Amino acid sequence: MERLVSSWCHDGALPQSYICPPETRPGKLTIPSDDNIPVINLGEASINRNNTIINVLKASQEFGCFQVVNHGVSEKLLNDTMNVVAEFFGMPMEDKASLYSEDPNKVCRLYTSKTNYGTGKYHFWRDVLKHPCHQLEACTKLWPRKPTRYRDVIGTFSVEAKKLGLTILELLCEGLGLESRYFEDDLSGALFLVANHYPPCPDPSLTLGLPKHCDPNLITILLQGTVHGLQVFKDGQWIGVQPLPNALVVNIGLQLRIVSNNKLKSSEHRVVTNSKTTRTTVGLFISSCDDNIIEPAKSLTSAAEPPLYRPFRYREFLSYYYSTMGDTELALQPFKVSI
Ligand SMILES: O=C(O)CCC(=O)C(=O)O
Ligand SMILES: [Fe+2]
Repeated sequence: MERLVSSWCHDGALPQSYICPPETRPGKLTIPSDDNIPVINLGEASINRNNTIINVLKASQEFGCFQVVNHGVSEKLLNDTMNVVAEFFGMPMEDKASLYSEDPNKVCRLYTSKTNYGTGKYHFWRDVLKHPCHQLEACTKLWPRKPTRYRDVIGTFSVEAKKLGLTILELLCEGLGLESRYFEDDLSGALFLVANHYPPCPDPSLTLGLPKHCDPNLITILLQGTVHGLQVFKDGQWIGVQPLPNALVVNIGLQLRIVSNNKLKSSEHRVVTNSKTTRTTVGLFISSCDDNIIEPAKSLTSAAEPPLYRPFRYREFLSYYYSTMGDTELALQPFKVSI
C-alpha cells in the first residue's frame, strides 16, 4: 500500500527508481497537442453513415486512435464517472487498503506502476484501479463500496461505453466488409475498467505515467478528462491527444489489428506526467473472452492476402503480451505466420 505513488509523492523528490532510461525519457520538449488526432462526430452517422464509416476507418488505418464527440454517452454520465473515480482516489488510504494487492490475479485490485511492480526495472508514476465489468451483477459485488455511488455510476458507464464500442466496431465492420455483428458475443465478451490516477510529479521530464505500449484488447474507450498526458507515436513522433470537452478517446487494440489482418493499426501510446495537476482517466477495455480463438477474419483473407497470424487463444496471447514489456512486435512474433 505504501508503494502507491499517491501515498508518498508529497515528499517532493523523484526517487531514482522512477527515472526512465534516457531513450524513453520524455525530456523537456513541449510536445504540441495539435489537431492531428482525428476527431469524429458520431452524431453524423444518422445523416451520412457512409461518411462516418470512411472517417472511422481512415483514422483506424492511419492512427489506430481517434476521438469521438456526439457519441451518445451523456455529459452527466461522463462527469459522474470522472468525479466518482477522482473521489475514490481522493479517499483516505484506510478506505482503499482492502483493495490494494500486488497479486496480478486478484479480480478487483488497486495497484501502482504497471501490472507487476516487483519485476519491473523501474516504476511508473501511476496508481490504478482495475476490475472486470462483464456479468455485471456478479462482479459489482467485488467493486469498491466507497464512494457509495461508485457501483451505480461505473456500472452505467461500463454499459454505455460498451454500447459505444460496439457501435464503432459495427462501423468498422461495414467499412472493412465484415458482417456488421462480427465482434458481438465472445469476441467482445470481456470488459475491464481501468481507472488511472497520475498525481502531480516533481520532474515530468524524467519519468512516465505509462511507457509506450499498444493495448492488447479489441478496442478501448477512454475518458481522459481535461488534463493533458496521453500521447500517440506516429511517424517517429509523439503527438499529444488534446483533451476536448465531452470527448472519448478510442484506441484500436492488438486483437483488432490481428482480426483485421493488419488492415487496422493499433496506436502506440504513452502517458506523460505534469507537475501541477492530478490527472485522472477512466478506460473501458473491451476484450475477447480468454478462451476464445483469435485469428484474422476469413473474409478479409484470400490467396492474394493470406492470414498474417495463426489462430490462438486470447489467454495465450495475453500472458505472452505481459511478458514483453510493451514491445509490440515482440509480443506479436509467436503468433505471426512466417511467409
Ligand atoms: O491514462 C491515459 O491517458 C491512457 C491510459 C492507457 O493507455 C492504458 O490504461 O492502457
Ligand atoms: Fe493504453
